[in-house]
Amino acid sequence: MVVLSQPVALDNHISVIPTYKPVPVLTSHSIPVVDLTHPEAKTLIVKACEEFGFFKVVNHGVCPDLMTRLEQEAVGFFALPQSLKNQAGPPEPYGYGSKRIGPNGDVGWIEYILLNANPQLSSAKTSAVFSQSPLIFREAVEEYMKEVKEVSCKVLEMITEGLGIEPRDSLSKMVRDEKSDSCLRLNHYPTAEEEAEKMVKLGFGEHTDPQIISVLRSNNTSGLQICMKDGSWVAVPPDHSSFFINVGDALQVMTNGRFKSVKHRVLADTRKSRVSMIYFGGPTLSQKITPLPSLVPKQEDWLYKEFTWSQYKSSAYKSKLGDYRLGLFERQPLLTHRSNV
Ligand SMILES: C=C1C[C@]23C[C@@]1(O)CC[C@H]2[C@@]12CC[C@H](O)[C@@](C)(C(=O)O1)[C@H]2[C@@H]3C(=O)O
Ligand SMILES: O=C(O)CCC(=O)C(=O)O
Ligand SMILES: [Fe+2]
Repeated sequence: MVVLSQPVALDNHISVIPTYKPVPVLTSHSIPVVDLTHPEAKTLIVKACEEFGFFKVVNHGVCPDLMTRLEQEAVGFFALPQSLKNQAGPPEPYGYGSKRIGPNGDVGWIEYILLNANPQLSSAKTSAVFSQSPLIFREAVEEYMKEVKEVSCKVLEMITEGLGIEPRDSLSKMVRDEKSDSCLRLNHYPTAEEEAEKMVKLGFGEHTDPQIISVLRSNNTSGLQICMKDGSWVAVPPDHSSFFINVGDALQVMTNGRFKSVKHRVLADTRKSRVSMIYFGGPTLSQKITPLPSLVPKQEDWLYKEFTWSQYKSSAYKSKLGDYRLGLFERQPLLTHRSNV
């Protein structure tokens, strides 16, 4: 188990963090679990993406030591004095951030590191993240990203096979591209005192992930919740040896809405700090995002306008966390002509 040796105080530049009165959390739905080595895995993945936009994968082939090593390095970074951490921030969007999420006023009980998956795009800020243990931390990040990228591509190939789309690398090639705009986020949610009337602190407000696919791993601390189609929230039991996969906005578009980009959030735990690491598999900036032609051949059936990932990203960075970002890219349904009105 990896632990922070001392309690970490989040930098105090924002005095108020919204506390959050939880809605009743239903636990009756169980989160789908997919064994990646199971012969029916592709069918189960498609079903999970349609019903939840979210599932857990086991037998993923990633060495547990690699996950623990990166967690240890992240914990080491978050335990540094605030002044040293601040040298790696503020995030623009990469680097170290505390309490503020994104550029538009969202806050949460969280500190984090956001890294571009392409090491050639590293900046002075991202180098400052590694400054205390440059070789070990950087190597842990690179090895981890290589492995989780493979998991994301394996899952994307099972999705294309399950949907009967040719070629099977139609989606995975976007993430495998050396210019793919993927990133890694390391989140730390310190423990939060429960306030009056069972108010808990919001760690990461509700949102959908903009990319194609997200691969999430956390320590054994709870807090993550996903939103069901009926609007109810379900707590995801933590499991440090598995990955949780999210459908992102771009995959919702590419499947013409058949897969839903899952709304999720994190509430801070009152007893244990949570450390999560999420790989966001994205396409290249110039990639056109449209429903896959082999899935939806007739353009008049497309529910979304064509846009590039770069356009979507700029629009996402102008939005607040909880905004419905795809709204701007939806096509108006054609009005059917009614002659006898
Ligand atoms: C408020 C914001 C933070 C975010 C960019 C945005 O303007 C809206 C999307 C947010 C999100 C959610 C998923 C990932 O954590 C993230 C890195 C991303 O790609 O989109 C964050 C962005 C961020 O924290 O910079
Ligand atoms: O920390 C988590 O478990 C989820 C965080 C998240 O949704 C994100 O970083 O986009
Ligand atoms: Fe997310």
